[in-house]
Amino acid sequence: MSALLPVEEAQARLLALRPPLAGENVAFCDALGRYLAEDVVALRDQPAAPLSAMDGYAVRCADLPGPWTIAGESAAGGPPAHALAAGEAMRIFTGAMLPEGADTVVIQEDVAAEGGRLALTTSDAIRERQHVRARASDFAAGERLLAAGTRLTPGAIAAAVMSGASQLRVGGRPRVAILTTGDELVQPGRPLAPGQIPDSNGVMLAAMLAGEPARTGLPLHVGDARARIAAALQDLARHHDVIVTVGGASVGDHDHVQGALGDAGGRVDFWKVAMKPGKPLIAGTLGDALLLGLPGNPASAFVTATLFLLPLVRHLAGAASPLPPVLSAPLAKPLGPGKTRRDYLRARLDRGALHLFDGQDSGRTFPLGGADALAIREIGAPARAAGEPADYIAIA
Ligand SMILES: Nc1nc2c(c(=O)[nH]1)N[C@H]1C(S)=C(S)[C@@H](COP(=O)(O)OP(=O)(O)OC[C@H]3O[C@@H](n4cnc5c(N)ncnc54)[C@H](O)[C@@H]3O)O[C@H]1N2
Ligand code: MOO
Repeated sequence: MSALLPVEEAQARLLALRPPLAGENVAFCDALGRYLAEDVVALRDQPAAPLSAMDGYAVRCADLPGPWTIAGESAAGGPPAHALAAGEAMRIFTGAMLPEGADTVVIQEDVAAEGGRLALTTSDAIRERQHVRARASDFAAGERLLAAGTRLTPGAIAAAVMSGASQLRVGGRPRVAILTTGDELVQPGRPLAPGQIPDSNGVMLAAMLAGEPARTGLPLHVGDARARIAAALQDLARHHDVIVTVGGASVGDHDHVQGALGDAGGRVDFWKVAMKPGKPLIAGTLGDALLLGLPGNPASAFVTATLFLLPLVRHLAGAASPLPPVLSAPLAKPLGPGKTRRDYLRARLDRGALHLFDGQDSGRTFPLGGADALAIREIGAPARAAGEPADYIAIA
């Protein structure tokens, strides 16, 4: 039996097989979930001039406590018509530019305006520069707002728009083919004959990839015939960056993915990882395409897709940190000692504590339906009591 690779080593080897795809320019509205291919550096100061943060009156602090003569108004959208002279207050609105000479905004709730005169009605202290957003107080031209490799969230897109950029340079979207294998599989929703099961993994993988910057085709299926699998791999390799197969990764007489990869002219880079579930994971190359062969058991396919497929897609799409972050939470119940493979245990977080599902058989799909975390138990880890912390990966 070939040696089992530690998870981190296998992840590093997989990502090292290909560099990220070439970048492209996209409009802001198409940038969600993409990874920046270059830093976003501010092209402008924000705000570009001192602005009011409230609706009220712009005054000179030196003129406090008033009263003032009301002199015009400043609304958002353009500069005020004139500067503020001593003893004057200018009506001003949120987001509007302060007139030259003004340094403080008094909110309208704290003043009374009558016949062109303005008087203070509050006894609260008015601070110099209150309710004023200073020039470049958000960011200054030349400042790096977002680093290359950052995932573009709605907030990151907002920051990029405000930077003054007109579009974004992002990493490419890998083309991913999903190929399920197995004579027992039937399209979801179709009637089942004895010995058949619905193909749940294909749809599950498509759903996992739906939130990623990838171009994923509909799941394809071939039976357990080695020649058919080899032909399908050869065909898919011509126009995909990643082929992910499910099933047929192990040692049985009907497990043909490795053999078919060789027949198709490809090469296995590694097979078998020290993890449970997911041991018989295959990684290899076929022409310009990468092949990731996931084990067929539903939990094994899910866990290996979380730890290998999604990071691979993110890496190709330009992610600086493609691996899922490891978090920590207390265990709700005691956990026995670790064994010879690292466990990824389907779990649910409830009020901050990790509840592990009782049935951890990798053939079960039921726990996948309720899991929002994969609790990690290291090889040889000592038994732990309830309340002790455990590492986990968030999966929902
Ligand atoms: N003698 C040994 N047998 C097995 C070993 C081993 O080391 N020695 N490893 C076991 C481990 S660990 C795993 S994991 C499985 C992986 O097997 P395969 O990748 O070859 O997967 P299959 O045999 O094709 O299927 C396993 C299981 O999953 C069901 N399946 C497959 N595809 C789908 C799908 N698309 N949707 C839903 N369910 C699917 C399939 O019907 C089987 O029940 O091997 C162990 N055996
Ligand atoms: O490694 Mo397998 O995925 O446990 O059942």
